Amino acid sequence: MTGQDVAGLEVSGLGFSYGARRALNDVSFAVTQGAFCALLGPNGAGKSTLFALMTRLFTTSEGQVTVMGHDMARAPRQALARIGVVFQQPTLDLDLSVRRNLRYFAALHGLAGREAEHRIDTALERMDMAERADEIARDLNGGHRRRTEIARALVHRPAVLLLDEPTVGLDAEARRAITAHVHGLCAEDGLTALWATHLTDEVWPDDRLVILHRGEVRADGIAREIIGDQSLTDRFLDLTGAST
Ligand SMILES: Nc1ncnc2c1ncn2[C@@H]1O[C@H](COP(=O)(O)OP(=O)(O)OP(=O)(O)O)[C@@H](O)[C@H]1O
Repeated sequence: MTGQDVAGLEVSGLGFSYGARRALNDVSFAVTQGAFCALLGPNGAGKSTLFALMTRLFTTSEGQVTVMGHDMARAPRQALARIGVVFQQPTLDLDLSVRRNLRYFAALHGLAGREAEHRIDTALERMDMAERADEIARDLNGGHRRRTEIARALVHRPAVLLLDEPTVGLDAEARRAITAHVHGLCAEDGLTALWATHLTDEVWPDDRLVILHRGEVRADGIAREIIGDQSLTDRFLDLTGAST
């Protein structure tokens, strides 16, 4: 495969156990470049474990993670350089301004000076956060803190953005705005996004959807096709026995 044929993100035959507890079993899916893929699963489905493997926090001998054609096990530097990650737990330094949070992250990626400032401005603009660049993170509301974290994850210009339940703790309007922003990054900038959630209302009908339950993929396709004439909540309930 070459160019656009290379998946943004590909997971194949992935397995992981915590001692005797099987957390992931033969998980495979591939996300086309520029697609927004929702990874929907109830608590305990294995989403966080999958994220840990995709970001190399954990490693496994079972299966493979590939980012833009780069194998996470064999070429971790190339693979990791192409992902941006927004973790479930907030990770901003609350005492620093928005800009300084991003500047610090840019420095970790070897970016400094005008190039770093240019990229920071671009990322903040992309998330509609430019006018808040000099505000202290502690003074931001939850939605703006999350947007700052997403902007920070874009500074090194990743091709793939991984978001682990990024709307936890946010009100409905902030959730809607952030979900829309990330859809925009995919549609307009060609970013590939994997958005883990247990909330069915964050999935749009045209999204790619992977449903994970008890460590296994239970459905994989375009959301509207998986849903059929049911609501996604009912379909999800059928597939997982979990309510949302
Ligand atoms: N450190 C650990 N030790 C033992 N078992 C674990 C550990 N972390 C997770 N598990 C188990 O592995 C399975 C998958 O957990 P994981 O946290 O990946 O799911 P999740 O979909 O992210 O859930 P949540 O939304 O609650 O974070 C669960 O059965 C969980 O109890």
